[in-house]
Amino acid sequence: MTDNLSKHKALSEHETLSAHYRAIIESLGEDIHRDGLADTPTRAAKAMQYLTRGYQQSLEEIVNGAVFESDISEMVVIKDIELYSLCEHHMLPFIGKCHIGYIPNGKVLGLSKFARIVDMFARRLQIQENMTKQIADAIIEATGAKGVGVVIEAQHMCMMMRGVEKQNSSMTSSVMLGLMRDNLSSREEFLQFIR
Ligand SMILES: Nc1nc2c(ncn2[C@@H]2O[C@H](COP(=O)(O)OP(=O)(O)OP(=O)(O)O)[C@@H](O)[C@H]2O)c(=O)[nH]1
Ligand SMILES: [Zn+2]
Repeated sequence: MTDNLSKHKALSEHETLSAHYRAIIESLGEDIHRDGLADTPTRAAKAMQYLTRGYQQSLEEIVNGAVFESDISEMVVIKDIELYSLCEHHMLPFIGKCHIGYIPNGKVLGLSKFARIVDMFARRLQIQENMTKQIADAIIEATGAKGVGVVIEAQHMCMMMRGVEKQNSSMTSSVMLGLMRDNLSSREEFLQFIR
């Protein structure tokens, strides 16, 4: 897509979203013209576009060639990558941390790219389990790693602010691929690292 076309698309998406937010606010019985709310539809649209910007990104673009040759075969672990996502059921935030371990196969990935991969999938409408798998698959795709493990711990606002209203529950999801799945000692090493 050309730059002009994508700018136009983003603009019309913004206008559509703003109009929908205006309708939502009116449906709540609020006065859309009062001072505090006058700019809220455009602000909310901009915020929602930011919170879902992962839809505009691709793995290739965010990795940007930052895959380096290396002959290390030991596990690399990146811990405590914070994430902010929106659950696809209620569009309310879930917030947590992602831990990634991988066993390189001749290539390592630039450190910041793990966080970018997490963000690319978190900034969409998600369920935690699918996001965990998508991150693991992306790391295999980008590096050809022999194994990868991804663990996400998160708290879901849809369980805290509403619904069952449980303030202290959190969910842990994990996906292990390749050697991380098949080799018990690798998996234990990873889990030991993130404990
Ligand atoms: N497995 C999983 N479930 C999620 C996630 N985010 C939200 N949910 C759940 O999705 C379910 C949707 O259930 P429904 O019964 O259709 O919706 P609801 O009436 O709003 O459900 P309650 O939250 O129980 O009030 C709820 O159990 C949520 O807790 C997630 O990332 N993973
Ligand atoms: Zn939810």
